[in-house]
Amino acid sequence: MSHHLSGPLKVAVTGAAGQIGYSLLFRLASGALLGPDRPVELRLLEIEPALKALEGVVMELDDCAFPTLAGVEIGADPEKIFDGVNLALLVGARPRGPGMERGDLLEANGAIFTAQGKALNSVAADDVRVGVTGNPANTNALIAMTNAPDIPAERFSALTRLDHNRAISQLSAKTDAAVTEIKKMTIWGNHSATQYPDVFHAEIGGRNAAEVVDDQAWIENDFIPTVAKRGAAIIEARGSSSAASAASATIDAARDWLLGSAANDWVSMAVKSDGSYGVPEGIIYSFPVTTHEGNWEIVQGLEIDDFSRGRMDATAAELEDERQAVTELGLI
Ligand SMILES: NC(=O)C1=CN([C@@H]2O[C@H](COP(=O)(O)OP(=O)(O)OC[C@H]3O[C@@H](n4cnc5c(N)ncnc54)[C@H](O)[C@@H]3O)[C@@H](O)[C@H]2O)C=CC1
Ligand SMILES: O=C([O-])CC(=O)C(=O)O
Repeated sequence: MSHHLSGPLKVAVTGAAGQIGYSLLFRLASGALLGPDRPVELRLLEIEPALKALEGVVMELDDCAFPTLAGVEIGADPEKIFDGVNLALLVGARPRGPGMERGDLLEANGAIFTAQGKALNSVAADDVRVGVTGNPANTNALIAMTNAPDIPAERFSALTRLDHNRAISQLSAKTDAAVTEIKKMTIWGNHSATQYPDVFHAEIGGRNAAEVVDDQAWIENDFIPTVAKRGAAIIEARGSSSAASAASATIDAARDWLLGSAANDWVSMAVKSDGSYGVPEGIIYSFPVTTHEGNWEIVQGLEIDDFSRGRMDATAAELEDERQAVTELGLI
């Protein structure tokens, strides 16, 4: 990530006229990704019928007079919008409504990620990083990755940072610890109800989080389901899915990926499994990772007890089923 240090970072956002976009674009433009000294150029992709609304959003971006915003381009052709991009945030996809699981979106949204994977493959910058937020995020990332054979597989990730942030917030509320005191949180697996938010390796003020909590029933019956089903709870309360928090997590994930995770901490990112922790190879699975200048490494050597093993395997099995489904749909 060095050769563009001088010029603006070209950041593509898909689904830019959507709910997440309405929060994400203003954060990106205001320097939340790279700080006040690095300009960004926004490349905004939408479907044709949404371009007029997107023009309105761009008028508002103009009206903010952001010092860090070096330019904005909009359009409906991914080959034009992705041309030379260093970072692609793939947000555009249909959201779920009440009563749906994210996997129900596979067929509707899968096709988007074949076309966008192919377009990135042909026109993105050599150093491109691709973050997938649109659901079902892990398997959409698998589709985009598979359709972009010339881009190294480790340049693709799916967003589980929102789950990670939710887990920190829940743990903070339970223990009265500041969110800044909570480190080494892990989300394992799929961005779905089977995800496994793991407090057994987390720390609060340097102490083991599970020991600080000292309440296995709370961990099993409150913490894990609250984090795993938080998206559904937001849909129930708000009438539409989380948007500002999803945008915020998308920024957190991209920022840490490009600039590096903090010392003595790690982040959760869904990346291509290399078989670490017995996770089947090739699926896009959320692991604890450290990041450095646009690269990530899975944290190794964590001890996995039977409780964690069962949950890690269940979410892996769901991702294998999703991979099977998109294989049958001819998407990968
Ligand atoms: N991974 C995560 O943590 C989270 C993921 N999500 C997901 O993010 C996605 C977007 O959510 P919202 O912004 O709330 O939805 P939204 O419906 O408000 O916006 C989606 C936008 O994508 C656009 N779009 C559709 N097909 C496209 C294509 N082929 N190319 C470019 N743009 C396209 C639509 O025109 C629409 O403007 C959904 O799939 C949602 O489930 C939402 C919250 C958290
Ligand atoms: O729940 C949804 O459908 C939206 C989402 O991914 C989340 O809020 O985690």
